[in-house]
Amino acid sequence: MENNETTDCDVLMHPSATTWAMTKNIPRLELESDADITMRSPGRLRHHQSNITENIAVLDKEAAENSKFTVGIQLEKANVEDDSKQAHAAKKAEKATATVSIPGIKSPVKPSNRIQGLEPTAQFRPAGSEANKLWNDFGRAQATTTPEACNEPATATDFGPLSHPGAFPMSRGVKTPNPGRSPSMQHLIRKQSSIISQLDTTSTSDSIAFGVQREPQHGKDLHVFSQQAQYSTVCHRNQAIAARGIGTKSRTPASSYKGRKKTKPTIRTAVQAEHRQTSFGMRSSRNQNAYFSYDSLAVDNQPRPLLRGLLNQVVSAQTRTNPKTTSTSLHQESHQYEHLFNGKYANTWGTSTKKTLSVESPAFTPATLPVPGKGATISAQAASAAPFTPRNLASGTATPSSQIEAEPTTFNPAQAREFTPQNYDVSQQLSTNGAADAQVFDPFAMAAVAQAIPSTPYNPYLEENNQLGANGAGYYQGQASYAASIQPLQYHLYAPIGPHKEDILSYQRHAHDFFMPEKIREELQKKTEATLQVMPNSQLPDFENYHSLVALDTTHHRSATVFGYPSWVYKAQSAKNGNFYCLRRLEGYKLSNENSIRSVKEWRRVDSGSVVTIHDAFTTRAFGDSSLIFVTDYHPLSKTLVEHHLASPNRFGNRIPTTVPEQVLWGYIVQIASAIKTIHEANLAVRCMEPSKVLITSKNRLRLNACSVLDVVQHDAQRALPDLQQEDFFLFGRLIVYIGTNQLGQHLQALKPLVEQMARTYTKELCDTVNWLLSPSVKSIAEFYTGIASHVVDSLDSALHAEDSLTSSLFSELENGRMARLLMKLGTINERPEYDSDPKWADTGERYVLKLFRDYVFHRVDANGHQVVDMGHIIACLNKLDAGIDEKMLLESRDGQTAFVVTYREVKKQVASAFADLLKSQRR
Ligand SMILES: Nc1ncnc2c1ncn2[C@@H]1O[C@H](COP(=O)(O)OP(=O)(O)OP(=O)(O)O)[C@@H](O)[C@H]1O
Repeated sequence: MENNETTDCDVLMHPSATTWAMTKNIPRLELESDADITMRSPGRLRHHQSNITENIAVLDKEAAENSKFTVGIQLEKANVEDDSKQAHAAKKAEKATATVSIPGIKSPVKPSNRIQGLEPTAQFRPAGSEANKLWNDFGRAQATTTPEACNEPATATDFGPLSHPGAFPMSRGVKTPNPGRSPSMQHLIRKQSSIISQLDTTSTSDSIAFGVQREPQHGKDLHVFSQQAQYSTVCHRNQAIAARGIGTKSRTPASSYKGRKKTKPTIRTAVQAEHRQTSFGMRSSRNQNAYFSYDSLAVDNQPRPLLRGLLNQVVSAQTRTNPKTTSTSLHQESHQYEHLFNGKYANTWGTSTKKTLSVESPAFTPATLPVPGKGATISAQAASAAPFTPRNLASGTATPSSQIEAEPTTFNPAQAREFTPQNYDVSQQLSTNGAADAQVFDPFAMAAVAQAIPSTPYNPYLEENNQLGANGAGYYQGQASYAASIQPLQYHLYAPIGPHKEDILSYQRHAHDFFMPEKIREELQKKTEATLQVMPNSQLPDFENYHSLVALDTTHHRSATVFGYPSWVYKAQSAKNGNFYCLRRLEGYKLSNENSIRSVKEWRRVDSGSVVTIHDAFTTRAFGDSSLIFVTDYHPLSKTLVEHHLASPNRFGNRIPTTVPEQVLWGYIVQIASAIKTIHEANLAVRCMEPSKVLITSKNRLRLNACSVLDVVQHDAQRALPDLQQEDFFLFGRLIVYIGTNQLGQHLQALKPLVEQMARTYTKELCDTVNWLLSPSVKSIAEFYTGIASHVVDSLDSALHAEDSLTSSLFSELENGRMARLLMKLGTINERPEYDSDPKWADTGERYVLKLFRDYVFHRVDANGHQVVDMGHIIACLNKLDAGIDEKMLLESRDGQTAFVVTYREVKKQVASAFADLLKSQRR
């Protein structure tokens, strides 16, 4: 015993397989003979992975002679996607742990890298440990298989995809026994060890894998059949082994093996003796065929290849010591190890793996690195392999196995190994879809400012990633390398969120999926147009900071009924900030008290979605009189309630009373109540709630207008605020009556018949609400809200729906924004007549590719030379370009003389570079 500590290793690999291992990214660990080894296999862990390509044990005779043996396993972790699955798989693996002690094998000479994400699969034990004692007991144990092992259901996905193309599919309809679970399978495996040992000692091929040799003629597989058992094993060039049993009938005639190597009869003998009607291995879920790989040749929960490899090594080591041993005697000798599979462990593995673990045994840690002299059999690649460094250990000591086994069943995410994608550049760790994984992008994070500027993680959403990324490499010539994301943004970044009204197939898209709804577009465009509208020969003056006045009044009717002064409304633009405002002018108002106009200040603080915001009030003589001007928000194309509900004329100019739906009316009520609540809470009163002073700014969207006007013009009246607030309720009730009945009445008496009229159209609840508002009792807005609570909730719900659909529309515009940016860039580059006194700039170098790309996207022609106008193609191309995906396209010049095959990624790089050149020359 050389060491008393326990170490972990995942893989034991012979040097002769190093090259293979390196290509497969398999860590290596070499062992010397004469050491005790206790091995733990990941067991069923690999069954939970979908892409296990190899699982192989390699045995080399030469290595055995040099007192070394190797066993290799590759377990690809990359497909265990998320932590929970990893943890789940690791937990299963723990359960599947088996312990085997093999005498005569030394401690590892050079530990190497662990497979990331896997639990330790091997632990080294001192000679004479409890494991050895168990080992010796095996011979006396009987072969049994536990019910659990047999009954555990196996699904098709238990076995990964076909490990190699050379594996034979099992004929359809042949039932495949659950590999490693049935007693017959255990039996097979027991005997398989014999085959292996014999092959190992008789074959001289380098491609021996578990003693099965590559077929020389076909350079592919070696099919080994017994005449009776019809058993075949296959060793593919990648050394994965598949085997199948197809019952008593062989599909491959034995004659096809004429002239094969001498190893065949030996195998045949072994197989003939032991294996009948047995099949095992890997099952394909897709075509019902069964594929068998050697790695599944195991009892359930067993360290299959490792165990077999070690077992064979022991056998071959013994063969070495007695060169005269015949294959038959080897076969017999091998049986002494069969108790490994059918003895005590076989029993306990099926029931409780914990029992069999020799965790209490003292363990050793490999203390020495491989002696250079001993590395004669180690290839250069193996020798230069990175040393094994346990990832989770703070100290340099190896992980004691007991630590891992102590809590095998509890789920502890912290124990789950970090998944590191093997093929990625670790300097750019990205998770799916480009989101930063290990380092979350946070532009405000200043943690590392004290140190040297850290390399900025790639932010896929940043337009100019090179500029500050990579320590400002973008600023220095020669370092501005294009840092595209390893996992590019998905070109189909259209991820429209609901609400979706129609059920269409996933690949189907409406044109309006890519753009905002026509209705909204039209409305917004009209509003923009209205906002920008000017009157060419306007006589309206410019005053204060306002200019470009446009009258908004629809009639020339001078009405002083509401405010006591004729009022005019204009749209104007501010010279201060360029914004548009609405100016309400009270004609002929003479300011007698400065304080009156100050009350507007308080109105500025009123912030409600249902009140037109007031900004300022002042007097002016610009109109040739003394006018009072109120500056409020401008809501283009808004209408007053009178214009909307009470004055809608038919085509003959006659007004047709239209009944406002009750739901709409409730919506108005809730909005006005909300405005009143805000105003009353600001210690103000609405005072003016005429239908002509309530604006509808968009569909069913109300805003109280001209609220502050009466506070100014009737300032001298000095009415108490509570009175005014109580009056607001009456005005509110009256407003509802006007809208509900489509009539305007001026007096309280005139209201009564209107309310009765309402009762014929609307529900009692609405009429009661109106009556309550009109009643003389003292009210509060909170009380009112309590009464209409259910309608408030309804109103909120419809507001949320409206918001959802607007947000959804916004999404499509977001994507259009991406394309617009790209088009702008392409537009500045393509066909540019000159750049830096170089008239050919746009047609040379990388710009030429962009020119061809432009033709590819926009100027397509069909086979007959007719133009093809395909918006979908344009959108797809631009989005792919924006994402910089690896898809290739063929760009051809117009004369057909030049053709490029480029990826979108390259074109994106060229766009970025050409545009950067443009900006650079502009700065100069
Ligand atoms: N803040 C505003 N933003 C946009 N348009 C407004 C704004 N305020 C009023 N208007 C519009 O100006 C026009 C005139 O409004 P006003 O309040 O004078 O109504 P009116 O029907 O003329 O009432 P009155 O007969 O009492 O003058 C209306 O069409 C109204 O839609």
